[in-house]
Amino acid sequence: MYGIPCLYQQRFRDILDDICETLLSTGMVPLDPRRLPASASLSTTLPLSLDMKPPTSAAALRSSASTPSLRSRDGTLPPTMRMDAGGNVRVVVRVRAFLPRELYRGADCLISMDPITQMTTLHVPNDSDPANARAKSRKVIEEKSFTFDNSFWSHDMEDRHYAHQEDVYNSLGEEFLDHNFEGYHTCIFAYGQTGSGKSYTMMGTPDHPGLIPRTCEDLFQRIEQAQNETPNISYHVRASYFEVYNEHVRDLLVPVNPSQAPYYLKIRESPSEGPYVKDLTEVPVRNYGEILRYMKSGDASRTTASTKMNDTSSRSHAVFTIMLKQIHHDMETDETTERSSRIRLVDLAGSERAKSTEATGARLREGSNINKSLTTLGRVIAALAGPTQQRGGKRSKDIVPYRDSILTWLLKDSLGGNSKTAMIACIAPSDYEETLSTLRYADQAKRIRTRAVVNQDHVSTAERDAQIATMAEEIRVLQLSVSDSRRREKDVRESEEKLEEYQNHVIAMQRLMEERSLVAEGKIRSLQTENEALRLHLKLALDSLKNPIPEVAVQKPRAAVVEDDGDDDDGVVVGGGDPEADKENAPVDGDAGGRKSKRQSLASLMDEAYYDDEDDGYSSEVYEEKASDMQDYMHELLSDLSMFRRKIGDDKDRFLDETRRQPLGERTNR
Ligand SMILES: Nc1ncnc2c1ncn2[C@@H]1O[C@H](COP(=O)(O)OP(=O)(O)OP(=O)(O)O)[C@@H](O)[C@H]1O
Repeated sequence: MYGIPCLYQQRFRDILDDICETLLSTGMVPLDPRRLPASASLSTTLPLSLDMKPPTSAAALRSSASTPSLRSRDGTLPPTMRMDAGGNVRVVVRVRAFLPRELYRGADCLISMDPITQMTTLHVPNDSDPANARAKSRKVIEEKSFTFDNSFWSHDMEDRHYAHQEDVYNSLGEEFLDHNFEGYHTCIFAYGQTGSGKSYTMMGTPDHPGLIPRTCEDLFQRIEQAQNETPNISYHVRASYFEVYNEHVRDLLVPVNPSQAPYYLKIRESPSEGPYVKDLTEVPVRNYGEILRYMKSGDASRTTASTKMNDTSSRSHAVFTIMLKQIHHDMETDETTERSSRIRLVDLAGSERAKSTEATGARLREGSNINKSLTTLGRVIAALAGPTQQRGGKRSKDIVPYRDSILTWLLKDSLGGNSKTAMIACIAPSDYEETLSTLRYADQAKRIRTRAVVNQDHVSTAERDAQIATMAEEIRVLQLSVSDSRRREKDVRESEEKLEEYQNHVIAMQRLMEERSLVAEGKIRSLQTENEALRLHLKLALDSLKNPIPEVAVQKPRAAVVEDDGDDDDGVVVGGGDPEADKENAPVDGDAGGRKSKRQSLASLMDEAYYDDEDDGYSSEVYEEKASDMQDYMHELLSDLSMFRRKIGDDKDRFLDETRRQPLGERTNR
């Protein structure tokens, strides 16, 4: 189907390019892109300052988008680009070559493409191919034709119209990069059944790089060239790469740690930026080599698995994003123009039938999540492509179910907002059912209109000075808070030292209390012994009072009495007025002194009981009275003793109780 007409079309494009170049170089015609014919190869969103840029590559097919010679070269940013460049989603289709398994089963190619009309036709399969048995069960099975912006014939390499990776880039990628330099957000996503060639188209192989590496290479080539020619524009590029796997977002630029559970990111929505991935890694990149490294490492982290339909099947939707910021400083007016654009390149996971992939377990779950999000994408496309309705005097679309899947929520802006968007529908050559479904999907996407605007900020000298002043103030506040936190850090260190000192002091005190309590325990023990002795003594005394032993008259020779040297051995006299002994028993200070004096009082009471009466007569009243005095006195003594024990016991509890003592010794503030 390719042939002479294609050559005419090419010739027409070349002539048109030449006319445009001539008009521009002479400055004769103020070129309004809206006046150009739709069939022409010029972009409808050409920059208003039309500067030259040499062609970026020797394209086999010339871009059907914008002419390279019309791209910005000296980097002067167009002055009035805040216009709405609303346009339809651009839809292209690409058919791949047979895979070994298809060749093995002797499959027929069911696709044909017309290079003039860009029409893709799906033919009816013949009965012999078992892969199309399901299609045969349909009531109506017929030839279907669809027209797209481009139909890339990548089925037969021998064909002169074979669309190589370079051709796809030149037709689509290059134009979209032009839009990015103009300040538009763009999005290119590849859609299709599993194994239809999406990853090949987007990422490609080392020998045949796809759209993503080619976009990166072209981007840095253009920046390098522009920087050499116009040093008053600075370019800042940042990149991020994430995948949506089983309805979770995973950062592909964060190295995977197999021993840790995967870390998923959350989605937030801001009124100005729309939905975005929170905490996503955005790396600044300075050259092609750097971005290639990030791209490859992210690609290696992607979740892929082998299925019956594809040896390395992507089990996730991967989104590679490049943020381009161009800052132009006009030396004459001292004004700054900032232009930001986002390049979003999406490799969707493939739709799949569980029967064809023969998936089970994890693969089956992945497959159903993939299908679920693609179904939601289909509903979003249907809602966006559907007719607008009149509601409350305002024209509005059906409610678009963006939030029904992570993928559609994240692509909200790209699908129905501020973006120039393209869909690459990838198809296998011999699967009627799946290819028809993809082509219908793509056909519907053609009707979606987006509202792309140039994201440009113009900053006057006064505004910039105000911004600088605000930033200087922010820096001052930050510096203050830094020095404040440093001072607080120092205070914390000092109080930690003090705390440590205090804790050491407490530990020393605790040790002292422990020693004291050991001494107190000893005292308790000796008091208990003394108490027992006194109790015994008292019992004996009371017994002897109640049952007095009749006095036995001891006859002593008088001389002996006179010569008595005061030894107690020969008599039962206790404390018999020995002045030395009395001195020993004299009260001393403190408890010990008190106890000693009480002991003395007890002894003297007992002495009185035994010996008070000089006459030999036995008076029971006196004895009983003295016994009761002694008993009272003993009770008093016992109550003192128990109070003393309680006190000691309390002290012991206080200082030896482990649970109460522990916190003092603990050092938790380190
Ligand atoms: N245009 C092409 N030229 C040569 N080989 C191709 C082309 N397109 C796809 N292939 C080959 O087909 C196979 C499947 O392609 P690819 O992995 O890109 O499919 P996919 O749509 O990304 O699948 P999945 O959705 O399962 O990830 C690969 O071996 C790939 O190299």
